[in-house]
Amino acid sequence: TLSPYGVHQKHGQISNQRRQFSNTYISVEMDDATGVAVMKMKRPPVNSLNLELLTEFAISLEKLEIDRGCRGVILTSAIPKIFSAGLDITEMCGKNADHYGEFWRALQEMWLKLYGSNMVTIAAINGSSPAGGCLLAVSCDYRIMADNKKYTIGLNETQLGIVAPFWFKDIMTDTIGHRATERSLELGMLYSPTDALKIGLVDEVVAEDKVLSTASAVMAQWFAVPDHARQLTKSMMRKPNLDRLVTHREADIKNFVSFISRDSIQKSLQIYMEMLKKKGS
Ligand SMILES: CCCCC/C=C/C(=O)SCCNC(=O)CCNC(=O)[C@H](O)C(C)(C)COP(=O)(O)OP(=O)(O)OC[C@H]1O[C@@H](n2cnc3c(N)ncnc32)[C@H](O)[C@@H]1OP(=O)(O)O
Repeated sequence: TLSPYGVHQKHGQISNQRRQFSNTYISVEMDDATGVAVMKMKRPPVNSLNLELLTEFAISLEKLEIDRGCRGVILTSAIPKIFSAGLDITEMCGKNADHYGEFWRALQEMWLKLYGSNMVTIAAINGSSPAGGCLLAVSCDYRIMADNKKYTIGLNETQLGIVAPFWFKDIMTDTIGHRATERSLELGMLYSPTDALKIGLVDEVVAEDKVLSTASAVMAQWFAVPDHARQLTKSMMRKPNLDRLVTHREADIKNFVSFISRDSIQKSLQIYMEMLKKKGS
């Protein structure tokens, strides 16, 4: 079917209790018996967040938000060893201002829906999660990361010669505190799961094969609290950050477009992409 946003969706019924819908880059399995949806990113090789994925992400969340049977979402990756490589750098390189603006608006939209969700959101971080990947995780209510020292998480933007916007910084500060955020963002730090746990960037580190089952167990604990009380509390905690982006949304887009269009920034991103490609070859 074609959603109102023009994104193709396939719907399916796995059993009486499980429903599935799938787009190109997002698949969702909704369990009506538990009220939990598992939402998986599936954009090989590294789940980098391009315009289409961000749009599908926002639409999928919106669908779940209005689904009365859905109380919680587990966000994870269908790709082994990678949660998300963050924003697709090719969306920020060699394109025109209109494209940059559209891309940034889609990122904002996805974030407003995820961070502002009434549902319980749990990130099951089953692989590396730099930059925009970390943003996804930090926007959830709870984070569980796979215990593998090869995986890293953090806001490493400065390492690419770019700067995380105020709303990335705000939620990082709310999660790990001002001093740790200052150091972490200025240095563009990426943390192993153990170190991320030490600074409170993730809430739990568990064996790789236990990430999803732990997320389900944690979900059950959060479901034990009456929804209306939890939702009002979440809204009270998060409203200032949401309002700040809504108020400054157009200025934030303008700022991004003007920053990313600079020759020096384009050069930095190209060098970074070349470095990534060389490392892979
Ligand atoms: C004012 C602007 C602020 C904007 C805020 C920005 C937020 C962001 O999210 S910027 C993106 C930051 N992301 C990163 O720095 C991550 C870069 N990627 C990696 O570190 C690694 O790829 C990895 C740890 C995520 C996975 O490593 P590995 O499994 O070894 O895979 P490869 O490095 O070989 O990558 C495979 C393939 O994917 C391409 N690629 C990786 N990340 C990105 C990306 N973010 N965007 C676009 N493409 C990406 C990589 O170049 C390889 O391509 P090929 O060589 O063509 O196969």
